[in-house]
Amino acid sequence: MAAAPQTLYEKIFKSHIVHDDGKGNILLAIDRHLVHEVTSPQAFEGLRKAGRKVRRVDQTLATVDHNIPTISRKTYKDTKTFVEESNSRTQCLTLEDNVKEFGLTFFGLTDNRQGIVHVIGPEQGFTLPGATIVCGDSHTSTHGAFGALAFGIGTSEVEHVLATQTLPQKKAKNMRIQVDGQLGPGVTSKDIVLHVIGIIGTAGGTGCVIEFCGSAIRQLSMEARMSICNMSIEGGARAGLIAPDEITFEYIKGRPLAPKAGKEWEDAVAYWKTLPSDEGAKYDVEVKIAAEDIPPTLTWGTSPQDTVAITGVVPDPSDVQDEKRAATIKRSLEYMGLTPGTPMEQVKLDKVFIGSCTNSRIEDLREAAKILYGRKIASHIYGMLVPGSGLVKKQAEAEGLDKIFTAAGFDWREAGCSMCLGMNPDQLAPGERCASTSNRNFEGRQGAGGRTHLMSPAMAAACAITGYLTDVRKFASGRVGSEADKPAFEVQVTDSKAYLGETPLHVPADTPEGAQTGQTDEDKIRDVPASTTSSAAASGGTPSGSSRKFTVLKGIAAPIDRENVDTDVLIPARFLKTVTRAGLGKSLFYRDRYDDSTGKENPDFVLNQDPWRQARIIVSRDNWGCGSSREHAAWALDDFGVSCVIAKSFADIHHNNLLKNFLLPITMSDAEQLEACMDAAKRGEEIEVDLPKKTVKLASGQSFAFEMDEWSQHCLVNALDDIELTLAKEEHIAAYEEKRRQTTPWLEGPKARKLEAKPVSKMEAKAASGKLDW
Ligand SMILES: CC(C)[C@H](C(=O)O)[C@@H](O)C(=O)O
Ligand code: SF4
Repeated sequence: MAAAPQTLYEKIFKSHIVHDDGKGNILLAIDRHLVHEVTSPQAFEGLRKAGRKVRRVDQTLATVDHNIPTISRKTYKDTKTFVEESNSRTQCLTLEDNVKEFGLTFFGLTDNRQGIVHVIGPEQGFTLPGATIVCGDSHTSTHGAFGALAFGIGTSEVEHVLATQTLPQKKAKNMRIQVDGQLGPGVTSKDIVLHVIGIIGTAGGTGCVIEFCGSAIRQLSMEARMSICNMSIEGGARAGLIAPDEITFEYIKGRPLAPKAGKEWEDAVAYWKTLPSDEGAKYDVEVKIAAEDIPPTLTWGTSPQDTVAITGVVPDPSDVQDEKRAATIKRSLEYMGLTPGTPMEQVKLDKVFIGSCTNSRIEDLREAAKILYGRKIASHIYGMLVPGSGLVKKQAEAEGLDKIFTAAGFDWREAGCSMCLGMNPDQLAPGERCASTSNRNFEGRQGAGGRTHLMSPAMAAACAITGYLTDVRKFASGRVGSEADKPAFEVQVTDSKAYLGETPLHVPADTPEGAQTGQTDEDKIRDVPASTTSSAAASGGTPSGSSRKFTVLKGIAAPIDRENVDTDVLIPARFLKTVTRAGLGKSLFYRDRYDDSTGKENPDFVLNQDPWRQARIIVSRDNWGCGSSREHAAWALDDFGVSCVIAKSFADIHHNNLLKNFLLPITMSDAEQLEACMDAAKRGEEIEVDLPKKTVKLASGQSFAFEMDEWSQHCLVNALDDIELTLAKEEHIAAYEEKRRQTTPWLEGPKARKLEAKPVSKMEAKAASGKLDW
């Protein structure tokens, strides 16, 4: 019998199964792990405490991106003096120490290859089709543009991958979004993805991996495809995927970590060509969109699904039937300082930010440069242009783009996450309004009280010129008002590979013994502790052990009567600058609980009122915990005293993070039951949750059954440490690794493949010679 047709996702998933217990609990092999300073300190600390090593140093790549200032590095001496803010500095220094201790490849601040994790992976050829790629970062979905299964994880999972190079997973559903036809003028891949999220909503992809296909997608460059997959997380999906094709292969060829020219390359391409979904493969959800229907699109509100055509107006909540939705719109408009009915093009801006892992690659910069060429930005606008990596910067400068930006009045910065999230010095002031090429417009995302409109780089450039939200089509032809005679600008396009240096990644000289690749010899395999018993110490700081056993919980439930409570709201980015898990309870719902300028409590917020100050349970609505992968949100709930969240639905990564911390997420999809819980919470009553019986009991005597898979229930009830459980499967992991060495050898890291290492920049040469402190 012929094998059933498979989707691209199914093929990658299946080929990475290390162990399957037959009940849907899969141990999945991870080929690539990207690490950054914010979500890794606690993971390394866990390894250290448990005396564990990084299993596959060669498949791990670290950099600093979120916390670092993007000012000139000309005077950089060391991280200690360069990063002024003390908590950010500690995180950056902690990563520098950790990469040294564990022997990881690291692109630090003196390295041209440093940049946003999701820019540098593809740039180096670290990201490859058919691979599984993870990072403690929700936008890992970006790498799906290569036909890789790439998804964000929390810090506990980062620790798990570092220790085992695997992750326990359940299979996701298949969703297909097909975009056919020709894009109109001024419409880019960013407009496609904003339009898609506007249609499916931020919970539309929950539980799914989205495959983007159709003629409009096939025509896109790799950069454009990355912008789409990047934002699939904003559509709630676990990952986004685009089938690899000639455009993909051409992009990868010759990059430092790409398969070597010759047989390895040919074998890899032959394998990659088997990956696209088979004819007749089944999808659980399908969406079809005509490219012609996509206008230049931007957001008006505080959720990425709040999209509107640039020719549209600010929506009016009174036009909306659904009361809850109307209330959400009203709240967003208040936050955004917008009046219903106002034409979008009449909204005045203060700042323009072009950058972030969505749109900071060379093509994005070229698109912005085409609009900005020979023009000046409005006098009231501050414009910030932040390349995604040192190599993107170098290429942009070689192409003369930096001159166009600075002549127009933009600030040309160094690589980093910058104003995408309020974590480093680049932030909006309260009330400031920004046209931004980033991916999240949550409340306070770019700085407390800041207002964000998401859009494409070309539209952001047009906005900078007029100082208002602006239809890019007015500029796309190079003609606008009295500027009709402006010469059109032709970018002198260069090949990005010319900037990579001739050599592959350097690997640290003194890799700790035994932490390196190729653990084929039996002694090493036996060295790994294979006990299945759980102990708090063994988890190295992961909150496990008998004290965390979750059985019956009775306590006050607090109503958070909103949908889409994102993790930026649960804990703003500035509180993520910590290297421990402790003490985050005071930052939970910070902006709701306190007046940011005075630090005074807001008496109107439910968690500041009695009896809800003592809440042990939270009741909320759809899509709880969407957005960022920050496990800090789970730690903050835990530290505040909340052990259970009852919601209509959960975002995938946060759901996992709750479980890893022995907090119970209860999905209550039945509208009446959820309403009864919400009402009980509003009355300040206690709710009883019985996990072994899987029931929720209200003071009224009503009792509801909830669903939870057996394995998660078992782990919570017994407070199991899953790293230890996985290490017990060492034989399976080793066998998988051996198979991979035979079948897809290009997935081994540079050292294992004996790729030689040389520095690519002067600064790096200095670093390699030991003159810098890393
Ligand atoms: C810091 C990190 C956990 C976070 C994420 O997961 O996305 C960040 O990159 C963000 O964009 O909010
Ligand atoms: S979304 Fe922003 S903060 Fe998160 S990785 Fe991308 S650039 Fe960095």
